[in-house]
Formats: sequence, C-alpha cells, structure tokens
Amino acid sequence: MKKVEIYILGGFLGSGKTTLLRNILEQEKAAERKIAVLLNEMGSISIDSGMIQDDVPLKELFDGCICCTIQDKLESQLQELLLNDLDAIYIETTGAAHPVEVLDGILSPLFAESLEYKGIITVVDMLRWRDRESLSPQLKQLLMEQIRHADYILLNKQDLVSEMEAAKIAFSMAGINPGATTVLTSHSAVSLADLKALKMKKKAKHAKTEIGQHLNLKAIVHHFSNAINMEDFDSWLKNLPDTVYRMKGYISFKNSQYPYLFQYSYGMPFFMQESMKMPLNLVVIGENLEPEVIIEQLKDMEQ
Ligand SMILES: Nc1nc2c(ncn2[C@@H]2O[C@H](COP(=O)(O)OP(=O)(O)OP(=O)(O)O)[C@@H](O)[C@H]2O)c(=O)[nH]1
Repeated sequence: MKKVEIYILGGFLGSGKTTLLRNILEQEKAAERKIAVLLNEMGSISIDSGMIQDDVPLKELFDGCICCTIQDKLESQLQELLLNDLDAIYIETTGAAHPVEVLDGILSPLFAESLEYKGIITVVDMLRWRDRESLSPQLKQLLMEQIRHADYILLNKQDLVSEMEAAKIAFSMAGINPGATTVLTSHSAVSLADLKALKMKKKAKHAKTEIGQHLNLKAIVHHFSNAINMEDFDSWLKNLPDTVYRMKGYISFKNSQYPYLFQYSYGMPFFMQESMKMPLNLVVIGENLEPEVIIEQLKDMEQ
C-alpha cells in the first residue's frame, strides 16, 4: 500500500508557518500531488483556512493545541483525511505546540501502515530569537524545544536582520541542534525538493514535558459589529502590552468599502485590503492578558 507522507510544521507564533504552508501548497499543486492540510489554531475561529484552496482537503482542530487537549480528535481527523487518495499531509501546529507531543499522535500504531512520517519543520523568527530574553522563561523554553526537535529549521525573516546577525543565529542553531538542516529564508521560501529529502531522525525517547499546559498563553476572540476609526486602532496598537505576541483578523475601517486583513507579529502590524466582505473577527494571542479589558477597549472603538 502506498504510504502518505506526513510533515509537521512548527514554530513560534507569527514566525511564518502559514506563509510556508502557502508556498508548499503552490509547489505541490504544480507537481500535481494530492495534499491535505490539518490546521490547529488557538482561538475558536479560523483566519488562516480561507487561504487554503477549495480542492485541498482541510481539517481544523480548534480550541487547544493538538498536543494537550485533542489528541483523540487528531487521530479521527487523520483517519478521515486518509479516506482521500493522498500523497502528503501537512499539519500546521499552533505556535504554542510542543512538536514532540504532536509527533506522538502521528506515530500511533493506528497509522503505522498508512503514514510515512517525514519530519518536523520548525520556522524560527530571527528577530524573535535575537530578542528572546524578553520572553517569559516558559516561552523561551518552548522556543528552544521547537528548535531542538526539528529535522529542518527555517531561519526566517532574513530581510529583517543583518547578514552578520543571521550568520550568528545560524551558528547558534548548529550548537542547539547539530542534526538538523538549517536554511536562511525570507517569507519562508524553501524548495519542496529539499523538504522531501528529509530523513526522519531517530528520536530519543523523551519525557513528556507538557509545556503547553503551563504556558499562560491566551487567545481572545472579538467580533466587531461596526467599522472603527483607523487612528483609534493605531493608538490602541501603540499602547498594547508587549505580551501580545500575535494578532490576526479582519477589520473594517470607517470610509473604506471592504475590510482589511490585519496581521500583527512581534510589534509589527501589517494591513492588506480585501476585495470582498469578510467576517470581522480578530484573534489576539498573548501571555497574561486580561480578556475583559481588551474586549472592552475594542468595543469602545466601535462607538
Ligand atoms: N518581513 C517579513 N515578514 C514575514 C516573513 N515571513 C512571514 N512574515 C509575516 O509575518 C506575519 C506572520 O506570518 P505567518 O505565516 O502568518 O505566521 P504563523 O507562524 O503562521 O503565525 P501563527 O499562525 O499565528 O502562529 C505575516 O504578516 C507575514 O506576512 C519574512 O520573512 N519577512
């Protein structure tokens, strides 16, 4: 029986996993391979799934990460995906996932005959890595674990650091995980041929760390009922605590016909105008956040 290749895409919040997935899907399509995607997002609303083309089978796991809360669901979703005649499955894990625990789910005896596990691909945001001292000890450890268990490391956002910094970071990766292939990328641009050449590393037996459960990461979801003022939103962004790591969503601004896709990662906002109506949901992810306060502030802007 033909085995279906399976890849795990990991990496910190906002590092470039979705960008990587989009690149891969384009290349897979050009190669005429049949692909399925399993998305696992924090927060109960999907922002990323809109970018997956309709002909790609897609399963989504919400509320919690694969590693801690929904292991059984992962198995049943994989089983369903395997009913399609597939060449490969890509799992995009939440930025808060511990990769080895995701791996445990896939390596279940249930799938021994049907899946060929290819490896963990970790995307590292080089800015985030450079400034990791500002993270809480738990998040710093998670970042480290994501790197340590990777088979393939993308040192991403090369455009945002100097050559010297990039070289230094690449050097430190070799110290942390000498067995992994490391590449420098901008916008997670890698060639599929490279990824397919991945050979599974022999995984050392690991003690279950259950890091995900101890992180105080929260995902807050807000639905806007009205358009808001761009200036108000801008000043809200400027006053956000630096424990807000990631935001994604659609925002409608006064005087513009269609909403904007809003992305925020590590203090950097990014807006792109859409050409149609979108559900006005915003997901805010961070540590030690007070959901009531944030929702109240967002609601105030809608007055
Ligand atoms: N400047 C720059 N921006 C990048 C690069 N790669 C990704 N981005 C941007 O960083 C933001 C986050 O990228 P995503 O691909 O959505 O990150 P992610 O890891 O999927 O994020 P989560 O799903 O929230 O964990 C987006 O605004 C991207 O356009 C890069 O190499 N350089």
